[in-house]
Amino acid sequence: MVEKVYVTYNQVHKLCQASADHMLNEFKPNLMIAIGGGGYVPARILRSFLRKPGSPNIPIQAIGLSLYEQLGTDPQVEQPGKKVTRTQWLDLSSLEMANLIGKNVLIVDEVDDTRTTLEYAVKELEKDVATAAKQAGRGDERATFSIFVLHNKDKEKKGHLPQNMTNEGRYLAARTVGDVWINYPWEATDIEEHDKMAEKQMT
Ligand SMILES: O=P(O)(O)OC[C@H]1O[C@H](OP(=O)(O)OP(=O)(O)O)[C@H](O)[C@@H]1O
Ligand SMILES: Nc1nc2[nH]cnc2c(=O)[nH]1
Repeated sequence: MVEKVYVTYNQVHKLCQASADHMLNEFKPNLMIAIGGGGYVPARILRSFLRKPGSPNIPIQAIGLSLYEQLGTDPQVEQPGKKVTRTQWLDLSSLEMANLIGKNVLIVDEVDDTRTTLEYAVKELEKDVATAAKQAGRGDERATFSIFVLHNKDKEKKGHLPQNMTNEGRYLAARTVGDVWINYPWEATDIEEHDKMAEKQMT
């Protein structure tokens, strides 16, 4: 059976806090795109740490991508499905996509497992921003994407990120872990029990 790791809200908060300076200094994000559902809470926590005094909050846009489903017998541990499903996307026609042109865009998700979801998000967003730039008569202008995840699993990846993104260090994982299954607090139906399990793992 796969090892399960329980992560608490406090730990998530602190992982975001500890990573924020690096992102402010290196990624200089103008806006965030949270990959839902797991990216929503980290993105919201990050927004407070990325806020510069006297400046407005960085906007958070949301996209919904789903790959995993509960296929096995353990209700907590999901298996990757065959393909990424879009449950929510930015609107090309309503200028949501055009809003990314020329910006530093920070993509936020909670976990990088097989990397399928992140590869899909980056590829599709880059494609759509290029289309939006063409439509807006802004030629070769693009967005500069960077990535933040709470946890990266150190394993062979199915998905790949653009080479310039990795070469330029535009990828940050707060923690690198083995091939374990991580239980995040927002998935818990009994948060007291969840926190007890996390506590037990810390001792
Ligand atoms: O690196 P990968 O193997 O692609 O896995 C990572 C993705 O899997 C999870 O999403 P899931 O499909 O469970 O959707 P959800 O966030 O809506 O639960 C997680 O939120 C990541 O987006
Ligand atoms: N909650 C959760 N979702 C995932 N999606 C892919 N890997 C994971 C994981 O370890 N935990």
